[in-house]
Amino acid sequence: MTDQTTEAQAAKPIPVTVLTGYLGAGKTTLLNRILSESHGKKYAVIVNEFGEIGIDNDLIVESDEEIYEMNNGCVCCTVRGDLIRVVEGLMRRPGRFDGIIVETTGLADPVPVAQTFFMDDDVRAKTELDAVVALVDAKHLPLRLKDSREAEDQIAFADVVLINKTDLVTPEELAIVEDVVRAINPTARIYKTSRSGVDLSRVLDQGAFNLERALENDPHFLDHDHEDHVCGPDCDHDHHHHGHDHHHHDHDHTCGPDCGHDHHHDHGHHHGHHHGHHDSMSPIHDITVKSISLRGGEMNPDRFFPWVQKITQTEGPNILRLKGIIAFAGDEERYVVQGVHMIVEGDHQRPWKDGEKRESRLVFIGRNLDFAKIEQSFLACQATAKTPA
Ligand SMILES: Nc1nc2c(ncn2[C@@H]2O[C@H](COP(=O)(O)OP(=O)(O)OP(=O)(O)O)[C@@H](O)[C@H]2O)c(=O)[nH]1
Repeated sequence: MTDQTTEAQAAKPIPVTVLTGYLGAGKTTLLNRILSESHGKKYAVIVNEFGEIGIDNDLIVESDEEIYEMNNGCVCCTVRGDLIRVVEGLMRRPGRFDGIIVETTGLADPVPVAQTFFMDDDVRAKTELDAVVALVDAKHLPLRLKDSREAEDQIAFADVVLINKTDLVTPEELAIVEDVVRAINPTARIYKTSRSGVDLSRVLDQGAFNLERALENDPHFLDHDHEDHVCGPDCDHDHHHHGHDHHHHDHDHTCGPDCGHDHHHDHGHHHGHHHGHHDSMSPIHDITVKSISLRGGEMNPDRFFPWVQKITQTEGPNILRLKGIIAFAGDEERYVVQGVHMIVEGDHQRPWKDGEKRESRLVFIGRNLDFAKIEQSFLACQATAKTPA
């Protein structure tokens, strides 16, 4: 703060909105609204995603906004490394942004992301955590609360909760979901939405983040010993590698054997102390969630659609999320396919650009999936494949 060159910026810290919510809840849909609606403001967007081949970035609407992608499945590394660096880079260009929006991976605990804005002195001086906004998938919340603690934690930590996908549930189911959300977080502002359709004045510039409450939930919220979770110098986690030359990666291979970091979703290390009602179990949980990134050439739609239907019907319960950009042979437009469990949807997105490689990319995130089989049957949908699976 005393640094004279930064005084002007320090006077008006840049608000930061953190978007959280489980896989497929509607974060990108909300982000696209923020980037598309005319509010006269300019936002810098930071996206952290779990799948490695950069699908999320492709699903964000094209806009003038600057988008920073952080492709790694390991939020702690991101938080202590990339995020601070990206934010510091943004801060060096004052006046260009009215706000920063951070979209976290659906598996992330928002706590370490929020902490970042308090730990690094420089970042702390120039930014202000405005609100943590959690998206909830009304249809799948009951399931999520059974199988993943992240979903609950994301709600607990939020200042604003959007109960989204109201179109997929009955009014009775919705009322139950709302009660559950209220029980997990008695103070959050709650809105019910379809397609993340909320008046943006309810989401942005809220001045809602409450440090007191964060400390109540987690008395260690501001402790610098969280820094222990930084990946060590021996961590072979490649923070910038997009994995383009590999067909698939299991995400529990992110950090090397010498990495002091207990991954893989070690955002779990906060759970022991941030909600009293959690048992103090192993910091590692949800290790069963893995992702596969598939790449192929142009697809035959007569093979691809029945395949994706079949796989989501048979494997639906295990598929937390699927998303991809598909190149269909003879089709001038990119096709986006997205799914959560058994619900799949798809649409043309935009024409392929000149020189853009017409390839198909698909990410599955789930449990107990037979990745070899999925990959093989996916490749069999290619227009050039000899025998369909
Ligand atoms: N039926 C229905 N579908 C929705 C709604 N909101 C979003 N979707 C769809 O749900 C899927 C996931 O939405 P996204 O906005 O990509 O979700 P996300 O939280 O960004 O997903 P991840 O980045 O994978 O965690 C997409 O196919 C959306 O079109 C809604 O209110 N109703």
